[in-house]
Amino acid sequence: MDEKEPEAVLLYGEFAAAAGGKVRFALSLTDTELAVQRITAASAGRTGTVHSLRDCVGCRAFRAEEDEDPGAYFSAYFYPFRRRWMSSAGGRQRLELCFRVAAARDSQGNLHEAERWARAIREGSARHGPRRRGVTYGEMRRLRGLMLLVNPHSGRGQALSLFSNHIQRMLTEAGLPHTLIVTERQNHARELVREADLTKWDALVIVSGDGLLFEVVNGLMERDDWEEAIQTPLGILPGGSGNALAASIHHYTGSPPGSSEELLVSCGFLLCKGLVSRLDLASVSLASGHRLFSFLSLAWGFVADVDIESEKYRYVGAARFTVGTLVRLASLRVYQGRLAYLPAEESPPLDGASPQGQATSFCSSVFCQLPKASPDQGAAHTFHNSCNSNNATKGCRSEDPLPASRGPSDSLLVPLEQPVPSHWTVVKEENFVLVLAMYQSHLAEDLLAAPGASLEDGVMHLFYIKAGISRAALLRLFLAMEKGAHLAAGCPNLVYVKVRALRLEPFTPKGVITVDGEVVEYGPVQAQVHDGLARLIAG
Ligand SMILES: Nc1ncnc2c1ncn2[C@@H]1O[C@H](COP(=O)(O)OP(=O)(O)OP(=O)(O)O)[C@@H](O)[C@H]1O
Repeated sequence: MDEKEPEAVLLYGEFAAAAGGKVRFALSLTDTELAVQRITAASAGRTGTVHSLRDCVGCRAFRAEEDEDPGAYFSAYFYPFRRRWMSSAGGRQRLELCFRVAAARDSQGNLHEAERWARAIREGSARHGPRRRGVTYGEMRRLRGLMLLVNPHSGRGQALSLFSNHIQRMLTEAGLPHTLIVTERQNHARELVREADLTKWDALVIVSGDGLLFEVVNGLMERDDWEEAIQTPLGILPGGSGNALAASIHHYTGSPPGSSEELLVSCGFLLCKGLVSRLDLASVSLASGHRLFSFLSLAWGFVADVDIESEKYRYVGAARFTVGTLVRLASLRVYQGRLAYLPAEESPPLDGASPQGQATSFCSSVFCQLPKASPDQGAAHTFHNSCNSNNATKGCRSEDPLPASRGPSDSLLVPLEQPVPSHWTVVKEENFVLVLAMYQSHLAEDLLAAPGASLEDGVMHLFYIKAGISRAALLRLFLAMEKGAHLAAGCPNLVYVKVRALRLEPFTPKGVITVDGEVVEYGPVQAQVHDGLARLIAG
């Protein structure tokens, strides 16, 4: 019978518990675990616990508070996943293990030993993160600190208190210095990251909903040095009402969905572990010639209308989409337009040329290092931004146009005035209930719209629902979406296809199109995916 080889013990020591004086513990540190056994008189009956270094965010050593006490301490901070009682759901819960080192007579000797343990635990926890098989990670550098951007009005207006109640202490435990910037108005974050000296920051982290990240991504893409700037690791701590990207990265870790607070702690944990993945972006071109960059979704019809109409229910938090869905179902309507796409399996660059970008490393910036080029990085093209004076959007200030966005060339697209290339698929139906392109798994915290999506799969997951679906069938689809089961529901009106590019031409003169949940100029729109263009801190 094969038995697992016991791991080599790197450090062994016997220490008193910091709280509780006389109780002593034997600690064994291996490459992956910290085993803690209580030492009792009958040593045969020792009881112990084992803590995985995967769950550890940090460890620090410190002196005793009283000058005359020669003892020193080390505290290790774990966030293991705990299931709720009688449920598969749950979340990460904090566990601090603190031990007193007092073997030496002098305080310096004890502090030295405490530091040796703290360093070894820290190094072990840095080696073991929530990595998924088949994903290439970089590591966030920890030299300069994080820029944390908070939208105080996002969600139920509690982003700041959510941060201070659930995240601030965790960042300190992980030894991550940070600067908190509270946004004062829409596009404040966009302006800040456009002008920021990015060499001063290890990552840009938003504490908000997806809307603030949309600002940050587009601010980075408006810079002259966009190619390097967009490789700045981005982090997301959910404080909004939709929190679709946060829910997606939590889902990718394989953890079951939990409450909003549990999602926040999960994302805080991922941030502390600092593993950086590539993130697909889509460039979205509008009829005015404006172009913007999107990390999540493009929606028209039912979903876009619900997103915008449910703004008025944001005081109920994530439930606003359920309320909005029920309200819109009552006045279900048909949206007329033309949809065309380039299926994922058929995507030669239009000009036949290879991408013009040089073979850059995964992160050519100062932030992190990883192999492999990003295939779509071409020459910088100048486009207009998505604001114009006739078209105030949720994401733009119409009175003060933003600079043009730059970015890679859209090698799969032809100008909107021209017909789509002949190898594209043009959808026969022209009456829809919704059109939705997703690049990540979740549309909202509890809507697993694209179960097959991942951070960097290089495709857009296109869904459309043809007109003719009953209210009851549509409601059933949305209920099934909670568990990602809508595709298996056998609904003949629902079509799902993986695409690299798409074009949508609404026929009706008025309507709503959203990109990452933000309203954009209404009219013909097209998009193409750019594989792994951005970097995201995720497990
Ligand atoms: N200080 C601010 N005052 C007003 N609006 C802001 C401010 N900071 C950011 N915004 C804008 O508020 C909008 C909503 O922000 P965000 O998406 O972060 O929160 P949310 O809508 O609650 O979350 P979600 O998108 O997950 O539903 C975005 O368009 C963002 O640009």
